Amino acid sequence: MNNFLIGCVGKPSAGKSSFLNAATDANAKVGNYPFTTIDPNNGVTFYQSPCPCKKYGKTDVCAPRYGKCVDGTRFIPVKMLDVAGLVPGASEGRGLGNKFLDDLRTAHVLLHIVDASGQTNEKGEGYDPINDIQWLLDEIHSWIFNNLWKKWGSIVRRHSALKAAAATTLQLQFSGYGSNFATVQKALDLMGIKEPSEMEKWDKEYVGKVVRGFMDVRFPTVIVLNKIDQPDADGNILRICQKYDPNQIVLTSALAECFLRKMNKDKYIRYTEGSEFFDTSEDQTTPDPDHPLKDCDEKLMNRLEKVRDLVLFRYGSTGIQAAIKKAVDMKGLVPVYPVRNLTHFSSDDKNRGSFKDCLLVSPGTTVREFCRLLSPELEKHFLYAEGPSGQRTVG
Ligand SMILES: Nc1nc2c(ncn2[C@@H]2O[C@H](COP(=O)(O)OP(=O)(O)OP(=O)(O)O)[C@@H](O)[C@H]2O)c(=O)[nH]1
Repeated sequence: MNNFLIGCVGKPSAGKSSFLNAATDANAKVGNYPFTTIDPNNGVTFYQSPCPCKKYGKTDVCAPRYGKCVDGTRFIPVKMLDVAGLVPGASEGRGLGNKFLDDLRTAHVLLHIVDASGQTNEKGEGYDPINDIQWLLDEIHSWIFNNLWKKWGSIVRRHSALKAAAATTLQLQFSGYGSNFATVQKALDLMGIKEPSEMEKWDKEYVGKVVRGFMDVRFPTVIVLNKIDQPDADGNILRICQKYDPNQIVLTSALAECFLRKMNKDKYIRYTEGSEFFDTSEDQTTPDPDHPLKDCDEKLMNRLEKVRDLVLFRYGSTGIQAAIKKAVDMKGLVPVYPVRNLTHFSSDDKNRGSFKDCLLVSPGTTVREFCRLLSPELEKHFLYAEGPSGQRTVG
């Protein structure tokens, strides 16, 4: 799923720009991505997954064409979109209204950045962040529902005349939101709506519920509770976790991640994105010749200690990588590594480097479909695929 896109939304000042800075690798080499075009409001982030090079003893010769492999952890490039303009009334065209909604429909999964500290709202006052989550849902719901309800009479007349299935009728209406027939069918199945659906009898409230069911499937959302380093965040996090599914929630400090990345780049620390630890020159028993560290002065050391105590020690990481991981996992995408042979695990005929390519694919993709994705020619030659626990599938 090379066009997989994570959309990042959030109220002004929630920390969306900081999150995007923390998640996207502005320093990566140009051309280090499989994507031909990157729009100005797109960035590239990396989904971390265990690389098979470790299992097959090929860590030394692992040579990703895109992204990187660090000690057997693969960093797989994924596109991220800044969905700007979330303000109250976006669904009625306020703020960047239409632009916001247009961008939204291209995303496959959303990261909703919430200021968990509740420090400031758009008027610069403290506020309760628990309301933000419902508010985003309401904005998206109003947009879809209002468009649907104003045409409901004619939609139902046509539906009855054609004796169509509910999924067919609704897909015609929902295709503009980037959905396909399978998405609509899945939403109806989850709601227990069977054929004949008796759409003629659906009232306004029920149509609203169907829209909500559709949203759950079409716009899976990770709730990113940001600013966890702030003392006011704790109580809000607890209440939000009690109200919403904790599996949907990730705790982050975008500021801490930006800081650690900068310190790593400036060679004051050794830090790998997503890690629970970093090393200063004092922590290193044997200096790393590839990443020689400068000494930190007292002020810098204090700032680093604060991040260690308030974020890494308490929460296990800054949470940025965990948020990306949850977004990819929510869609059930699986990394697949195509190779030409099982001795070198290379993907060119000269056996240069192992595990060069990696693609994230949708669940249910067959071996044959995957080969077709790579090249129509390959479809004739493939032998089998091996799953994460070693099970083999003959295509
Ligand atoms: N303490 C703390 N502050 C943060 C964090 N993330 C962002 N901030 C601060 O929150 C403020 C707003 O952050 P931005 O990243 O500009 O927020 P935004 O959502 O992009 O805001 P707009 O540009 O107005 O849309 C800035 O002062 C950031 O430094 C965090 O994790 N912890």
